[in-house]
Order: sequence, then C-alpha cells, then structure tokens
Amino acid sequence: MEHINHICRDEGYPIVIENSPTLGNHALAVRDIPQGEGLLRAIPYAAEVFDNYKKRMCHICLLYHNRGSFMFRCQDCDQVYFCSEACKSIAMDPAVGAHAKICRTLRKLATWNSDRHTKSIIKLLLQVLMNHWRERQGMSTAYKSRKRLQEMQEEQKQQQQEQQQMKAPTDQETGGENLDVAVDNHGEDDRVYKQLAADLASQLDLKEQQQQQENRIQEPVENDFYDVLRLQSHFEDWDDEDTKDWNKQSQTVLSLLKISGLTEMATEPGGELKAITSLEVKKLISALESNAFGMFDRTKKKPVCFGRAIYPVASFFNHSCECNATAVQADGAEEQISGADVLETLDLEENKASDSRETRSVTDKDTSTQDLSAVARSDSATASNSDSCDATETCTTEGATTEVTPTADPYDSRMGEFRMMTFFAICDIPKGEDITISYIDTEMPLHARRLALLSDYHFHCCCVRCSREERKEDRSSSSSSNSKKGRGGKSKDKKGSKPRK
Ligand SMILES: C[S@@+](CC[C@H](N)C(=O)[O-])C[C@H]1O[C@@H](n2cnc3c(N)ncnc32)[C@H](O)[C@@H]1O
Repeated sequence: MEHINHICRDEGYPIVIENSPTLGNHALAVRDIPQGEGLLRAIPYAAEVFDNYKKRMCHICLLYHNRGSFMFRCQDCDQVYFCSEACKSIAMDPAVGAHAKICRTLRKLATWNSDRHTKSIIKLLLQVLMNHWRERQGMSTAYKSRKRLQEMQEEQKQQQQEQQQMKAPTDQETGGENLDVAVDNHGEDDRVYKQLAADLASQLDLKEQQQQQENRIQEPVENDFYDVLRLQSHFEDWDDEDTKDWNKQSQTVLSLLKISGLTEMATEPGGELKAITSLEVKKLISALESNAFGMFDRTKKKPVCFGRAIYPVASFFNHSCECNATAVQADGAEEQISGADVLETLDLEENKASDSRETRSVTDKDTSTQDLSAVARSDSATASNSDSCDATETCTTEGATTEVTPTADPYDSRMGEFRMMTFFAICDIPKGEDITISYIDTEMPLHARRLALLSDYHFHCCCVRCSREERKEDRSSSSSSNSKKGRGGKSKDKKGSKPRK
C-alpha cells in the first residue's frame, strides 16, 4: 500500500490504507475528522461500458452521454467512442493511449457469442492488463494525458490572447488627435476600472479558496496494477456452475489476450514478468467481479447501469451497517458535490426512510441506499439494474438515438469526467478509527442484511450494529422463552439469527 499512502500523505488526505490480519485492507483515520469532510478522491483504474451503451461513453474520459451517441470513434473496431477529438487523439496515439494494441481483440470480442456479464468482465480484464502493459512502458494514464492536453490547450489560448493584445494598435500608433482618442481615453478608464474589479474578485476568490481548502480533497488517487492484485478475490467461493463456466472461458480469455500480446504480468513493482496462467485469469476475474462498481445514468427515472468501473482504493474500504463514511460517484448530475450536500441528502433520505420504513423491503435496495449515496457496487447492479436496463434502454433510447455532431460540445461543461468518486465523513471520526462504508441497504433488518452480505460479499457481518441487534434479539428471545417456560412452554432455538451458507 506504500504508493497509495504516499499519495494520501502528499495530498493531505486525512486517511491511510492499512492491512491487518483481522480486517484485511482497510481505511483508517490519521487525525480527527469532522462530519462532512472529504476523505479521499478516486478515479477508475479501468472502466468498461456494456456493449449496447458503447456509443454513449467516452472511452478515455468516461464522460457519459445521456441524450445520444458520440460520433468520434475508432473506425477499425467500432467498439470505442470518444466525446471529442482530444480524447480520440489520446487513444489513437501509439505513445499515449495505444488503443491499437487491443483494437483487434475488441473487434473479436464484439462478435463473440457470450452473455453480457462474461463479456463485460473480460473487457474489464483486457483493460486492466492493457494498463499494466502501459505502466511498464512508462506511459501516462488517460487521466494525466487528458489533463496535460487541457493544460496545453489553456496555454495555447493564453498565448493567442497575449499575441492579439500585442498586435492591437496603441494610441501613439494611431496618432491620437481625432475622436477615437477620446473614446480610447474612456477605454483606458474602463480598463483601470475592470482591473480593479478583477483584483477585488480575485481577492474574494482567494478567500473563498482558502475557506474551501480546509475542507478540500485534491487530486484523485491513481492506482496501479499491484493495487488491483491486492483486491480480494472470492474465487474459492465460486459455486460449481461459475467454476465450470470460467474453467471453460479461461482458455478463450487467454487466446484473446494473446492477440493483444497481453499474456504476461509482474506480481510486484519491477518484478520479473511471468506468463499468466488460467488460474491467475480466474482469480483476476473473481477480483473484478466482486470489486467493480456500477456506472449509472441517474438522469432516468430508474437509474440505468451502463457499465462497470474498478477503483481499487475504493475497494479497500470495509463495510459496516453503521458506517461513518459514504462515497459519491460524479455522474454529471452535480458539478461539484460538497460534504454538506451529502449530509443534506442523507438527512432527506433518513426522513423519507422513517416515513416509509413500515413498507420497505429487500427489493427496494436499488432505489434507496444506492441512490442515496450515489454509489453502487456492481454485484447489486448486475442483479437488478443492469439486466433491466438491457431491455428498456435498448429499445427505448438506443432506438431513438440522437447523434451529436463532432463540432458541437455535447455537454455544457465536462461534468462527470473520469467518474471521480469522493468519500465523505458522515459523522465525526476520531483519529485511529476504521473508516467504513455501507455495501448494502442498511434499512433492512439484521437477518436480511447479513444474508445479503454473505451471499454477495462472502462474510458474516459482526459490525457494532449487527452485534448490538443480535444481543437484543437474543435477550428478547430468551425472555420470551423464559416467560414461556414459566407458563410451562418449551424453550425455543435461536433460529435465524445467524444465516448459514
Ligand atoms: C471490498 S473488499 C474490502 C477490503 C478488504 N478488507 C480487503 O482486504 O481488500 C470486501 C471484502 O472485505 C471483507 N469485509 C469487508 N467488510 C467486512 C466486515 N465488516 N467484516 C468482515 N469482512 C469484511 C469481505 O471479505 C468482503 O468480501
């Protein structure tokens, strides 16, 4: 975790990631953190869009088009689309994006007859191994390339403005004895006034920035391939059907990787390159399956899952049913989300939840917790939203696709770029405390929560809340059995308090 913590310390994040024999990888507060403070910002290491949404997501900056399709694309494979010429140029540059390396494999995968889940996981694996290869070549990440390009464009714009200003004729050059001079003099007053106003505005800006700095989280943590290798894989927990399926697919996966020359990996930085085995393919696939987050279009009535992204650092947060943090994925709905916005949303949802608690059921989970925290793990996404979006989105929106001309900016701003995920403290967190998020709908009762965590995340939850509620259940069941005993009844088993696998 050395490099993640290095970034955390350098960027002034209030947390670090540690590894312990009991908790595995987990996030820890390095100082007292007040409620609402930003904890960490992350961007995906790899992201893949489902085939039927491929025209709507920019392959480089992950911008999603909720109204139509992007027109920039790779004409060779027709599998990757871009929001702009800039993003396309990054992907197509052999020294930067190197899309050519996976172009043929993507074309082959597109015609491969397999279910959507399998295909999207393989695409994600391909992207992960491609990024591992790029790291070994010393290539910049898509995020850094995009940022650098933006900076260069800004510099160019500034230079052009400066050149224009230098070219503009001065009063002396134009003579200065005619009417224009008077106008120019007024212009000069105007300029002084504008300069004063700009100075004042920038002073105010500075003050605002200083204020924001207290609550600021800076650049996103960028992960590397070795962080992906640290993700928990539940390969041993696969059922017979999954094992049989992936045993069959792993050879195909290896042959697809071969087309792109991505059949090698190192298990530690600077380590020796080794041929990837089919066992390693299965372990990586399982790690991607259990750790990928869904990417959602939340402009629709019911959020639509259009792909998956892997944010290793975000996957190092453990779960608690009484969590102290939450994560928000930038999806373009909000330009800038603050801790206060998150707390406000939580309050609203809490009120809504208490109004409807009586009627809430397990099946509500996709529209409650996940909407509330605006983040969803793909396990739940695959189980619900992603399947339904296949049917509804393809026939409704895909059919009515509106294309955006290459010259037009498809969005008013570049909101939602890189699907930045930001973690916020939802209560005061003392130094040294574990930082946890919730993987599930915490409105569910104890038994349902434990069942969901066991089936989707393979662990029996013993968080403070589960333990407290379990004790309460134990007390009430023992008091009811005592009273029954008193009346001559038989003692009952504590059935159902601990779900078994
Ligand atoms: C997304 S990972 C979290 C990071 C993980 N601890 C690691 O070592 O990488 C999810 C996995 O962590 C473990 N985990 C998370 N929260 C837990 C908890 N409250 N109790 C026990 N295990 C937990 C489970 O094995 C779960 O499948």
